[in-house]
Amino acid sequence: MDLQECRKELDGIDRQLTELFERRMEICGQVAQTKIASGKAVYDGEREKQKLDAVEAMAHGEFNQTGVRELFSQIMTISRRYQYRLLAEHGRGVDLGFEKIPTLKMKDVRVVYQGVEGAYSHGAALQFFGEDANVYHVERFQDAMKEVSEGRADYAVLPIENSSAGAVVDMYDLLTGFNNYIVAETFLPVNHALLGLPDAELSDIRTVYSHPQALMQSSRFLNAQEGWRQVSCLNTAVAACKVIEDRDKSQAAVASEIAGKLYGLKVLKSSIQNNQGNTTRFVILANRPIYREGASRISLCFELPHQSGTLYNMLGNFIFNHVNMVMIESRPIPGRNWEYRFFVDIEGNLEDSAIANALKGISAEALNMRILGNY
Ligand SMILES: O=C(O)C(=O)C[C@]1(C(=O)O)C=C[C@@H](O)C=C1
Repeated sequence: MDLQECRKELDGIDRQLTELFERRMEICGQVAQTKIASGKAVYDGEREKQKLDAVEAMAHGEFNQTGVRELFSQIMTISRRYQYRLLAEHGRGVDLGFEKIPTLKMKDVRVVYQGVEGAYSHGAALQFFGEDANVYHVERFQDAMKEVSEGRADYAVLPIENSSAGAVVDMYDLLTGFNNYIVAETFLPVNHALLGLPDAELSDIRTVYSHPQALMQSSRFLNAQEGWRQVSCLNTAVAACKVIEDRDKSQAAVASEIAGKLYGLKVLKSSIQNNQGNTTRFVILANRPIYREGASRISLCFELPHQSGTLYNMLGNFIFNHVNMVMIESRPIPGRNWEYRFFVDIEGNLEDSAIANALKGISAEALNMRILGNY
């Protein structure tokens, strides 16, 4: 056979495959009807395993055996997607347990952040809730989560991702440890300033204090200054505090301008960070599953065993429902070696039927799916 003849033959086979695929889907529609009537779950892992073993046994040679396994695994994934859609049309969608609200309550609320006054989290809280917001701080991320879950604060403002350093991994572990929900996000540009005593000049400076991250992020400017000593501190605000307390004109701190204002320091040089676009994304957390009208991003997490194809299959729920995934992060599950918890952000609103479908699929097929928020 030459190429033309081969292609003609393939066209014929593909026509038959398509016809068979459509017939198969029709039967899957009937399966869905029986499941609507009986309440039985769409996903039947045992039946899928039997099916994959059976088709594999029918095929010849290792390559084809693996091939049909993969093919039928995909066919059944599509079958499930179709069935979820039919179930949703019959009012058997998932109750995601979220309440839609017109706007977030912003007045007379208590807001907690982690760190000290003048830290970037403080800046993020004021940026989102306004300069006069009733904010207070706690020492650790988990303390802030606790303040919200136990109702002492209405909201927590916590960093989740930095444009150059990536995910704040501790936050991901905490999101699953508490029943708090992401209700909004705010992006804060990380602008490090060089702060000195009110009567200091740039030429007086000999020693610079800051958090190691901030020193590193400002390395280009700092290393270009001859003879400057760089000293690490617990955080940027502690550095600012030290400069004001020591009353030594040769000392400076690298911190936010808001820390400068708070501690009465002068900005000797602003925006000294290497990366001018450096931004941190903060999430606003509340203890109720609420989402604003028009919310457009959903964060969720689920667990998967360490087996080939599990993540691929799970992400099929997004692909077949045309849902756009914008972030994925994985974290080991404590106490369960080589099993992972995935954190995924998708675009959409919990009211969209495609979203409901995708989430229904994931909740049925993965372990412990949780919607962390729609904002
Ligand atoms: O047999 C079923 O219960 C079906 O829903 C059909 C089917 C399939 O397409 O073969 C789809 C989903 C189940 O997980 C198992 C099998």
